[in-house]
Amino acid sequence: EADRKECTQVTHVHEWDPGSVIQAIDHYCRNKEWAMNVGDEKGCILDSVVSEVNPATVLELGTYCGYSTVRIARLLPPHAKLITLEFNPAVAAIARQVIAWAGLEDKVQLVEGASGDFIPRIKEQFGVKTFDLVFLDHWKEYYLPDTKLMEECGLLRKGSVLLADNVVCPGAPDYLEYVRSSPRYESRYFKSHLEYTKVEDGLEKSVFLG
Ligand SMILES: O=C(NCCNC(=O)c1cc(-c2ccc(F)cc2)cc(O)c1O)c1cc(O)ncn1
Ligand SMILES: [Mg+2]
Repeated sequence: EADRKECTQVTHVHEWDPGSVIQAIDHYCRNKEWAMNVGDEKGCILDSVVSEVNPATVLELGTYCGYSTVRIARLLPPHAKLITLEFNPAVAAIARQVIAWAGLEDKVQLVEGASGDFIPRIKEQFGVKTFDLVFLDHWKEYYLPDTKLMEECGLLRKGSVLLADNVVCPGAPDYLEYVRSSPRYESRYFKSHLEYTKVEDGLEKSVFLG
């Protein structure tokens, strides 16, 4: 089962070294300027779930600066693919640099666009049948509609894992209600804290039962 592992601390950034890219972003966001990366504490839970699922196909909704993209991609097996979707072009441009600096471009496909437009096109455009893991970290009010859309588009299979950030802060109450009450999901809450703060937040891990 996924549980928190302590992450090691490194301070400087080397090209091609995803670990040092992660540590540099965490150091900056903890000490200089807060930013909405999943962060080191929730990041360790994310790492555990990625390692447990060992996915061949991953979808990330909400790339932001690419912090979680790097966290996930660094743990993927050789031929695994991560498709990450970002709405905001300026932020996507930063993420491309972060992903390149970590040397993970071959595992990552960054797409710019709105999730509602993009999700129905994934099968034909990217030749993906289903996703083994979906990381939801985009607009919180999109979690539920996009989950229903992924179901309708046949992008989830028995055993697909949804991992949602920020289910407490900022919160995704309608999504939580859905995955926790639906007979089609087995859901579990990993209590943690809002990135770089003492405020409660957590990740919800939901297994699609088909
Ligand atoms: O991805 C899109 N926005 C960022 C989503 N992420 C968040 O909003 C987010 C916010 C917070 C957060 C928490 C406390 C607080 F005081 C302020 C912000 C933390 C997080 O960890 C997030 O992930 C987006 C844009 C758009 O126009 N259309 C589709 N998607
Ligand atoms: Mg988040």
